[in-house]
Amino acid sequence: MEQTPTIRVAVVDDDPDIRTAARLALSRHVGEVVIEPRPEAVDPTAFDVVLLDMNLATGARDGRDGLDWLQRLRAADPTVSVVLMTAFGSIGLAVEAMKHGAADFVLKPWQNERLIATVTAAAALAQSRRAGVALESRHRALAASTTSPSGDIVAAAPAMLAALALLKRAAPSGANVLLLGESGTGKGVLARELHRMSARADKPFVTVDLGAVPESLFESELFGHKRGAFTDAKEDRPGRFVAADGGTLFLDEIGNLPPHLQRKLLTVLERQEVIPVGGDQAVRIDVRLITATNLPRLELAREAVFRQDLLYRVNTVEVALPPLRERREDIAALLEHFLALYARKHQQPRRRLTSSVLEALEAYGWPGNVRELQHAVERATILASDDALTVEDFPMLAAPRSATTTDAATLDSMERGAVERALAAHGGNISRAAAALGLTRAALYRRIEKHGL
Ligand SMILES: Nc1ncnc2c1ncn2[C@@H]1O[C@H](COP(=O)(O)OP(=O)(O)OP(=O)(O)O)[C@@H](O)[C@H]1O
Repeated sequence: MEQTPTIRVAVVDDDPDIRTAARLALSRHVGEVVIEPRPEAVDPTAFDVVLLDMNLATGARDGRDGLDWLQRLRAADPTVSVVLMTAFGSIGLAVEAMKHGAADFVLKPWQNERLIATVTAAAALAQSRRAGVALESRHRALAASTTSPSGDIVAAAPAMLAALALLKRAAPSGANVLLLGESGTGKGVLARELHRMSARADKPFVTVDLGAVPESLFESELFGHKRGAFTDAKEDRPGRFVAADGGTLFLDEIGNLPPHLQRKLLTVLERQEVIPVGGDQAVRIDVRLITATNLPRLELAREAVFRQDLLYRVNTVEVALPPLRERREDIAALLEHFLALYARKHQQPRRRLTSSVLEALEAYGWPGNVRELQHAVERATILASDDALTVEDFPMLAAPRSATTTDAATLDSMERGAVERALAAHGGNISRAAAALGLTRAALYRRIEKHGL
């Protein structure tokens, strides 16, 4: 066998013949073999493998001494591989040693080939553990370097600054956070920011868009499945809860979850364990949960729409992101941010906004919120013929510009009247009033809220 110079082994046995035999067997196959009669003389960080006698105390026969030293060595260096040797081997003792973290077990007298194979495999295990630890610490350093306040989140409006301040206070606590806001208001970016500011920042951040998970795959996606659980389950697959273990799980569009799946989710959150589809073993999980929905708050408060016991589980802290039209101070700041970003991305000159274009953009309603603004700026950066952008570079400004303030007020009051009449005609029944108006219930709730009805 070829020599592997990187492997370092300590042999600890009170019997000098055993020490010599082990050294003879191993020295041609590993880089370094050190023999020691006493375990206290061994520094586990200096070795990949410690080959340790189970019965070190004179006359000891029950292996307790070896188990005790196994634990002490592993406590001093959890990455070291300890292989136990015993002349009184029994399966029971072997199992116990493995439970206490032994990499493997050899019976005396050993066959040299077996001993060499066992020690080489144990060394590979130690080396891969050490590589893993090195990787994790690099990851930690990287995460630490990015935990300063994010430069990617723009906030100038008081409502947005207040939302960010609340998020910052909630971040270290590990409390479940519910983010509310229309589509495109920034719930996704804030969820990520919350994770970055939390004690779990160097652990996984896993997102699931519940609106995009077909009902039939919900359990397998979230809780995982065992091989053979259904036709396509070719192998075991951990679900998103397990993938996020130790970190943060962000469940987006939680308001879209049908009632029977809301119940399943609630059970998992209460028990803090998941049972993969086709499995019978529960897996314990430790995740910080962030949820988000674009359902209006009033809608969410209805048991028929959303289980209130689930709501109380997920909304320990509730953060509402106002629509962009209600935080106009953010518009100019966001425009600046995206003009710089897209000029860099598309290697275009940095476009400028004249004050009249800026005013028009600030007055616009932005139904698609920040996402719409972002796309509008990207498009303008790519297509504009001049550095100074004009109203024509923003097509959404062109269409409704004929609506004057008075027209808008008239439209608003017409809408309010229609909603009031429909509600009165249907005795306040939301579903029927919504159907009569040709709206979804969520859309009707938004209008009820908007008009303060
Ligand atoms: N305050 C902000 N600063 C910078 N970029 C933002 C901000 N808010 C949102 N964005 C950007 O706008 C886009 C939409 O944001 P995000 O996906 O977080 O919204 P959302 O509320 O989660 O939307 P949806 O409900 O549709 O999932 C993203 O590209 C995001 O980077």
